[in-house]
Amino acid sequence: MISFKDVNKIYQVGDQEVHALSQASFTLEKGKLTIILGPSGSGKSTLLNILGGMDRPTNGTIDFDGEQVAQLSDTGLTNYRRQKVGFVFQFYNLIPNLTALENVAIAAKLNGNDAQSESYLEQVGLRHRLNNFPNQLSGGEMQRVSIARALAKKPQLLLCDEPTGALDSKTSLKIMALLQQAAQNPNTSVVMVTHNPTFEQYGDQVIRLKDGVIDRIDDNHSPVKLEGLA
Ligand SMILES: Nc1ncnc2c1ncn2[C@@H]1O[C@H](COP(=O)(O)OP(=O)(O)OP(=O)(O)O)[C@@H](O)[C@H]1O
Repeated sequence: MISFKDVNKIYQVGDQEVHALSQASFTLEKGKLTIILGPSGSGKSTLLNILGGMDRPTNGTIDFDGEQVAQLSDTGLTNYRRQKVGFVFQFYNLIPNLTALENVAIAAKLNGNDAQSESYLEQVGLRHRLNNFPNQLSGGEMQRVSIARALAKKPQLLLCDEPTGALDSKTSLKIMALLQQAAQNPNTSVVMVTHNPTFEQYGDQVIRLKDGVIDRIDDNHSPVKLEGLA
């Protein structure tokens, strides 16, 4: 379980303070999908960067299964990022001169389980694309590779930053289905950041951000399940 308590992020721009995140408190549970929803500039990236250990809060506490993430040294934070967090980005960030399989194997190697790279691609429906390079894949397929790459780290936290932002609506739903599938793993919390409110129905929890403040947190007891669509 990951708990944020009264987390603030203040950027100093010249003599101005920008309160990118104010008093953020919430919990992410394993085996659940959380949608973080908010318009441009509401603090989504700031929150994601802190969750992923790419940035530190100005103050507040972050408890990750008992580990105090905000107190970690630089090395501690690097290890946290490497060992616990998988990332999925809007524009996939695949290495262009490596095949789908090699892109996944590189990440899997970090955790010493590169023997399973093929099975991660199989999980995302790309058994037939192992030896294709990114430029031979569609946008949806590239996003599948990037999800396989993130899952290959066996992350306890899977962070997805606008993962459907560059995809058409039909492909987006398939990616959404894969994220729901990933959240069935009882060891993984899945977080999807989006500005698109149509996705809120698919999450177990919805956190709404507005001007750096959590406006509302809703538990969705019967999210729409996209099973079979992935
Ligand atoms: N490094 C920084 N220095 C100064 N201000 C920043 C910095 N990063 C973000 N901000 C400011 O913090 C606020 C929140 O930004 P953030 O990027 O987290 O929003 P967002 O919801 O992710 O927006 P978008 O959807 O456009 O990416 C904005 O006012 C932004 O200008």
